[in-house]
Amino acid sequence: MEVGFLGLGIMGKAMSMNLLKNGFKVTVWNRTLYKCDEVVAHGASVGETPAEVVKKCKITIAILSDPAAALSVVFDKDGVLEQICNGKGYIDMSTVDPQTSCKISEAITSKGGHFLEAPVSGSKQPAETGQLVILAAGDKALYEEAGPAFNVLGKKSFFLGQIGNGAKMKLVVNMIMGSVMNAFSEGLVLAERGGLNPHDLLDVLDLGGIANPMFRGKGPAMLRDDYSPAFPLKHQQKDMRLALALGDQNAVSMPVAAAANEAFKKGRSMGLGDVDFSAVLETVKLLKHPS
Ligand SMILES: NC(=O)C1=CN([C@@H]2O[C@H](COP(=O)(O)OP(=O)(O)OC[C@H]3O[C@@H](n4cnc5c(N)ncnc54)[C@H](OP(=O)(O)O)[C@@H]3O)[C@@H](O)[C@H]2O)C=CC1
Ligand SMILES: O=CCCC(=O)O
Repeated sequence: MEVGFLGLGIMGKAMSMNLLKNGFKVTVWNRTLYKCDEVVAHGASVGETPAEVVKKCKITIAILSDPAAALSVVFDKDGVLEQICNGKGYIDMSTVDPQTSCKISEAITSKGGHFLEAPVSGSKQPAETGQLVILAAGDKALYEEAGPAFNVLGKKSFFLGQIGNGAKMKLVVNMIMGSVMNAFSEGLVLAERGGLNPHDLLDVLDLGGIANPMFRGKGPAMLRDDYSPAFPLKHQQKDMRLALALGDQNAVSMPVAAAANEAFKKGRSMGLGDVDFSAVLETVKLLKHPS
């Protein structure tokens, strides 16, 4: 199957390489062209514009930073809409809000194209190893047609029904994750300032009822101040903001998520937007130890 791929950031690069490794023909496009070099060295072709990729491929996948980027790649000059037509499918795997997804869906289907939203749970390493969790909604036929690609990209795919449900599920999951990361950061600082060895805390947590892969995977790196980006903090803050908007629309009070969002905003103001979201730990460290 020939697949188009738009957006070669942390996720898009890993996912397109994975498709190539598994025998798919892939045509890629990225706004900053040089980022295509490595996937081209592994056998991908390059399209000069999103429209050119869509023209060439029956199915095109995108994974872009945020709602503005997802909309721009579809609606702007040389965008997806210029070439989408009957028989072609477009799958947006970016994390966006349901409204953005609906807008894209309406535009694609009004041209006769098929649309699926399919945001993913899992980060850089699961993207590299095909262990993502795919949260799809929209066109069921396209979901089935994309099955072979989803089987390479993910360990499990969910079809969640109408457009917007994939976006909502993803935002709920990331809202929980961002809130937990804040509590974890406060715990690490509290343990250390309280005179405990924070490595002991990691061991204790890992043996109890709240053990999880995030504490296990990121905890040791956080204790070394290593925030090499897997999931950039600016994207986690975007997801908290979009999840809070969803809470607003549904009259759900979320004081914990609102506080976590403030901490991620603080992280951005400290210049930590491009490093891993675990760097929210630095916003807790900022609060001075009482003398
Ligand atoms: N990293 C992670 O762990 C995960 C991320 N996600 C979600 O996946 C999406 C991508 O994340 P990630 O790969 O980490 O992000 P990156 O910041 O690494 O990559 C963002 C991509 O979007 C492109 N882009 C940004 N703005 C525009 C624009 N205006 N027009 C066209 N292209 C644009 C960038 O192009 P350029 O290279 O030119 O800047 C790049 O290809 C986000 O929605 C994120 O929330 C979901 C699950 C996990
Ligand atoms: O959206 C990013 C999710 C990151 C993760 O699931 O570890």
